Amino acid sequence: MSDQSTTSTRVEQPADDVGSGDPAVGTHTVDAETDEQLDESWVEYEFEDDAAISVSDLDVYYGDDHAIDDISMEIPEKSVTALIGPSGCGKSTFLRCLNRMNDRIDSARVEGTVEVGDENIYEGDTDLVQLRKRVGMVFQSPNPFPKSVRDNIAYGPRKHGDLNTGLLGRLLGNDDQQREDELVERCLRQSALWEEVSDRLDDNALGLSGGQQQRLCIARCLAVDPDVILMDEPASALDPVATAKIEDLIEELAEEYTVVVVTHNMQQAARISDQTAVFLTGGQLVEYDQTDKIFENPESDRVEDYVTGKFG
Ligand SMILES: Nc1ncnc2c1ncn2[C@@H]1O[C@H](COP(=O)(O)OP(=O)(O)OP(=O)(O)O)[C@@H](O)[C@H]1O
Repeated sequence: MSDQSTTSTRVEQPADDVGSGDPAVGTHTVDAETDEQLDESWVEYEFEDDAAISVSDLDVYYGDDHAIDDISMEIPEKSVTALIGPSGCGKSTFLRCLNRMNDRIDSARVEGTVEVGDENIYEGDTDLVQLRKRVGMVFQSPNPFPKSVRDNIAYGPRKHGDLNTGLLGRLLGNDDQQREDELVERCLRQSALWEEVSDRLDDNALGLSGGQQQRLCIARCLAVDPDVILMDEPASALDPVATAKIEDLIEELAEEYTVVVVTHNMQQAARISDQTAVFLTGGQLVEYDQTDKIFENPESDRVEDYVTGKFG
């Protein structure tokens, strides 16, 4: 975990102010067992670190189904934020809102504000290609391209016109080959894969093990120089050894990048994250605080029941 400076302050405020989205304040957490109590009290979670992402009054609907219910939260930069909660509570939906991947789902409708840096990404003129460069994503199942290890990493920078190598480079005289070599090595080192694949750069990525493929997907994500990396259960398809490598990697990445990770594995959230957001049924954010607090002394009885395995 990175060294985070945060303060939690218990406050009582009128219901109308819940999740009002003051970006300086962070989000609410609640200890409520009923909607009435939920409206009456919450914990402000203030970050001294700058927010990489500020979410205000976010709702998501799939047709008539309300999947995310009025969530406001700040995600501090260069740290690991874990999203946990039972199946179907909206974790992946929320994650996909952070780089507008829900746009790809016809029935999805998103309301509210998501600021990445200073930009509200739900305003009309957002360039989605640039956004997904800044906010990369790693999925549950490793999904490398059926291309060489090298091409997996160079693909994004080539596509964005940052590298003239490969076919285009050959036509132009291969000017950027050395830069590409350096990029490939840097990204593979950053994703703790270099030692294992440095002599296999031209082999098809589909020949790597599942854990290696997932680290390659992380390397591919790093190649376009993101600020934020979203991970949706990145280790759930992997064995314990590969999982441990991914966990170590996530903690290292948080020294340079903002990482938001959905996980079903509460021990994993406790091990790797700086702050944890607990979603419960109905797409509500029930509590959001420093990870130690969530696992050792949560405000909400429902969260305590969940993290101690009494339900979910
Ligand atoms: N593409 C979709 N179309 C319609 N409804 C969807 C879609 N994706 C998710 N939902 C619904 O939205 C709700 C939240 O789903 P989501 O996958 O975000 O939850 P989750 O907490 O990530 O679940 P899990 O842990 O099982 O992956 C669920 O009721 C789900 O059925």
